[in-house]
Amino acid sequence: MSRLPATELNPALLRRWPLPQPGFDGDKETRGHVLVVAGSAEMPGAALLAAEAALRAGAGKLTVGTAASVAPQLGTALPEARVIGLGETAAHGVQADSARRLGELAGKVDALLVGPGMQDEASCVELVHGLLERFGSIPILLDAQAMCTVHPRREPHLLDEAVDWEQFRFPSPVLLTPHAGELARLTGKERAAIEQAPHDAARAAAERWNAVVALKGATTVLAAPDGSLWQHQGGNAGLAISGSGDVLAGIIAGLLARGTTLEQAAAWGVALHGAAGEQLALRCGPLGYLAREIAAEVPALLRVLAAQ
Ligand SMILES: NC(=O)C1=CN([C@@H]2O[C@H](COP(=O)(O)OP(=O)(O)OC[C@H]3O[C@@H](n4cnc5c(N)ncnc54)[C@H](O)[C@@H]3O)[C@@H](O)[C@H]2O)[C@@H](O)CC1
Ligand SMILES: Nc1ncnc2c1ncn2[C@@H]1O[C@H](COP(=O)(O)OP(=O)(O)O)[C@@H](O)[C@H]1O
Repeated sequence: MSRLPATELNPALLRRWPLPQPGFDGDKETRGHVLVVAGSAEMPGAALLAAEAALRAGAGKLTVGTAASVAPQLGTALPEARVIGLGETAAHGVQADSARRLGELAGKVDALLVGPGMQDEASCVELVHGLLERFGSIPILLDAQAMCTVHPRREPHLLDEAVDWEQFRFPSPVLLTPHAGELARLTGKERAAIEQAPHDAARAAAERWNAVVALKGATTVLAAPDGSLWQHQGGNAGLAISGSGDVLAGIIAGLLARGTTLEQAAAWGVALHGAAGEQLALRCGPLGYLAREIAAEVPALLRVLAAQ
C-alpha cells in the first residue's frame, strides 16, 4: 500500500476543520462535560494541570476522579470542579474497582481522560479496562500511566492471563498521547529508533492498537488507524517542561467534550499547546515559563485560530 506523506497542521488547515461552536443561548451542557481521572498522592499537580486545561479549552463542566488523600486539596485548588475521592492501593494507585463508582457517570459525561500523574501500573491498567467497558460510547484519551493498558510492563498475570498482549487492540479507537520515551517502553523498541523514524512509529502504533496516536516531541506526529498522518512543528523548547504533557492532555479532553473527533481534538490541541508556548516565550522568555501558565493562553488563541 502506498503511504501518503504527513499533512502539515497549520492555521489554514485548522480553519478548514472548525471546532463545534455553541449557540449564543447554549448552556454549559452544550459545551460538554469532561471526566478527568488523574493524580495520586505524589503527583496531585498533574490532575490539576490537566483538569484546568480542559476548562480552558472550552468544556462546560468538569468532574475529576482522584486519589482520596488529595481530593480535598484538589477541590480547593480547582473550585470549578466536582472532585470525587477514590480508594487508594498500597502503591498509591487508584483502586481498580473505582471504575464501578465512576461508572455512575456513564451517560452523563461527554469525554474521558485517564492517566496524568497516576501511579501503580497494575491497578491503573485494571481501572482503565473497567472504564473502557463503561464509557465505550464516548471519546477516551489515555495518557501517561494509563497507556500501559496496551502492554503492561509488570504483572500482566495480575490482570488477565487470557490476554495476549501482542495481539491487544482497542475495540473502538481511543486517543493515546505518548512521548518517544513512553512509546519506546510500550513497544519494546529503543527510544532512539522512535526518534529517528517518528512517522513510521506513530503510524505503526495507530494501526497496531486501533488508536489515534499523538507522538509528542519538538515535531508532534499524529497518526490515525486508517493510516492518515499529520505533523505539527511549532512551539519551542520551553514546552519541554514538567507537566506540559498533562496540560496538553487536558486541552485535548476539553475539545473532545465539545464534540470533536479524536483526530480533530488532537490536531487542535497540539496546535493550541504549541501556540501557547510561543505566546509565553514572547512574553516571559524562551525558557522558564511554567506548565501551569500554558492553559490560560488557550481561550484567546481559540478566538484567534477560529477567526482567522
Ligand atoms: N505535577 C505533576 O504531578 C507532574 C506529573 N507528571 C507525571 O509524571 C509521570 C511520568 O512522566 P515522564 O514521562 O516524564 O516519566 P519519566 O521521567 O519516568 O520518563 C520515562 C522515560 O521517558 C523518557 N522521557 C521523558 N520525557 C520524555 C520526552 N519528552 N521525550 C522523550 N522521552 C522522554 C525518560 O528519559 C524516561 O526514559 C506521568 O504520569 C506524568 O503525568 C509529569 O508530567 C510532571 C508533572
Ligand atoms: N522543542 C520543543 N518544541 C516544541 N514542543 C515541544 C518541544 N519539546 C517538547 N515539546 C512539547 O512539550 C510537551 C511535553 O510533554 P511531556 O514530555 O509529556 O511532558 P510531561 O510528561 O513532563 O508533562 C509535548 O506536547 C511536546 O510535544
